[in-house]
Amino acid sequence: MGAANSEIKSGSPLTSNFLVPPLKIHLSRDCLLASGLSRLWIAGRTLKEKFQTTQPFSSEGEKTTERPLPQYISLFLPEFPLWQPVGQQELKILGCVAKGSLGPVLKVLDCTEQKIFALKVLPKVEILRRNTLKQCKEEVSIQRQVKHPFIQCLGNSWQGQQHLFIMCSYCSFGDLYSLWTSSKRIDEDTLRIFAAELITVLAYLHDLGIVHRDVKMENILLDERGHLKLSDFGLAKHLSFGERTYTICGTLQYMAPEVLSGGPYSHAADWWSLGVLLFVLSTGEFPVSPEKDHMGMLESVNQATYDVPTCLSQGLSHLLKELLCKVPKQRLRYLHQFKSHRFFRGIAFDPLLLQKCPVEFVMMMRKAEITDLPASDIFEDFDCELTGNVHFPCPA
Ligand SMILES: Nc1ncnc2c1ncn2[C@@H]1O[C@H](COP(=O)(O)OP(=O)(O)OP(=O)(O)O)[C@@H](O)[C@H]1O
Repeated sequence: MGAANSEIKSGSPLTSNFLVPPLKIHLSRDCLLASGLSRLWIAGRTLKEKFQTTQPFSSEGEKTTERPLPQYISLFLPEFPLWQPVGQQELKILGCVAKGSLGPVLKVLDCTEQKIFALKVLPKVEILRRNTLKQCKEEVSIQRQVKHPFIQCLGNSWQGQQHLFIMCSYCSFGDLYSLWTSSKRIDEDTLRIFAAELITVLAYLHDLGIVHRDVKMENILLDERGHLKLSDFGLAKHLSFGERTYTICGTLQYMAPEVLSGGPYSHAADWWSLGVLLFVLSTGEFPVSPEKDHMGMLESVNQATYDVPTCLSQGLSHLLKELLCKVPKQRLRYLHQFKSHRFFRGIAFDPLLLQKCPVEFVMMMRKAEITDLPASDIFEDFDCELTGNVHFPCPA
């Protein structure tokens, strides 16, 4: 779940894990009990925001007699149901995966299904403060629309009084960023599979009229077989073919020159970001150093020559140059262009066949167990008041 529509993101996520004693959230239709979370939240700081109740009004401004909903909740309906749609369910918090930009990503066990999930917990007050409500709804609407083997699909999502909860399958191998930090360079055979997987995903999204706008290592998760899952549709937008958009958003070092300059830009911007990502994975370095704002970044990008180290194969070197082409219309951007590209000779751009390719490199690198973040880092600024009916057990 991402940043504001106009927000520029930079920096890296915290990707280490930790283990805390299992904590439980009990979810039922009528109330949500957060016994374990509350212990942590009480130990930490509690947000002071109180609900304001408002009278719902008709389009003519007349008051209705319906029971008022707390303002926060009415703002988030109907995209987020008030309880988990599957009914009675118990989630056990196993750890914390990362500090997202808005709130933590938790690792939880669904005790009914005996399955592990990732749960994003987003404070509504932050969403409103950053003016990202519209973008949040767009994210959930897009994630409900997409279904692809290399996309991190949305599970259940629901809301409490102060938080949104978004659940999805847990990717035990973490993200590409953590793989990159531990290996720095990725061999060309592995890179070929990764690139083909991401190309099938981007082509799929663009065909659906969706531009992702935040393709970067941190937003690409690895499943237990070493294949990729594109995640974080926090900046994604519905954009039909031929349409243009203008919002300056994304993560500075991955942003195409036409995005940095304030548009107009279109789906080609995602292919530039893919070029940056493949450059980093294959050379170990970003093509251009980070700058403090988009103007500085634009200047650097305009001056950069994007020279590719001679140690890379010619096929890869051409691919990078053709993706990092500053003129969007001349940039590689159609699936058929990739299919006939020499770097991809022998590769089938079929998600099901790609999924069968072994990714030895990832399996080797990810053998070492990822460790979770310390609970205190995550819960310090967090409350557990999921609904008005939360039961707070006395801390031992
Ligand atoms: N399903 C998942 N399985 C495992 N790890 C996950 C999952 N979802 C997210 N993460 C981890 O949490 C990090 C942050 O998640 P995500 O990018 O979705 O949140 P965010 O709030 O949008 O963060 P940011 O804005 O910093 O990108 C990811 O980089 C990844 O390391």
